[in-house]
Amino acid sequence: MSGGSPLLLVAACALVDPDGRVLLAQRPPGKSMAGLWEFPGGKVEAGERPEEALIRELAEELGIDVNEACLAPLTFASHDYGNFHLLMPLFVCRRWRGEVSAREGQELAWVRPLRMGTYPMPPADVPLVAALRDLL
Ligand SMILES: Nc1nc2c([nH]c(=O)n2[C@H]2C[C@H](O)[C@@H](COP(=O)(O)OP(=O)(O)OP(=O)(O)O)O2)c(=O)[nH]1
Repeated sequence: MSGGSPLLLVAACALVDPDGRVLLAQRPPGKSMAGLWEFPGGKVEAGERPEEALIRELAEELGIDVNEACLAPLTFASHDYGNFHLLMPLFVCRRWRGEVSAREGQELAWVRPLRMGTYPMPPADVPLVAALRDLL
């Protein structure tokens, strides 16, 4: 058994609009992997379930209200970043209340999965795009 790096649990969401486009958010300057395009979401805090963390993050980052029943598990990322190992369930959501807005000043883009290749993403996310292409 290797010592390994600590496991980091992050919950992320592919918000899908009626045209089959998916919301990507650009990581802001100053954060790790700044400039890369990611799925909205964030770290699961102690005592939280992934779904709860995601609902909280979607409200904080995008100002939308998501019902847990509208979060469907799609796939997950398991990626070693060296200093931590990311385990990231990816949910799909097609229904929410409110208008998506960049509450934290981040750039947002609605992108068809076939065009995601033109949006540089964190290495953990690259394999997830295939699942979205199959779905949408
Ligand atoms: N939300 C989200 N995070 C992702 C994705 N892909 C990916 O590698 N990550 C990583 C980036 C961060 O290390 C971590 C999410 O942390 P976070 O978004 O809650 O917190 P943060 O930006 O302040 O993270 P950090 O600067 O401290 O690394 O997961 C993704 O598609 N969405």
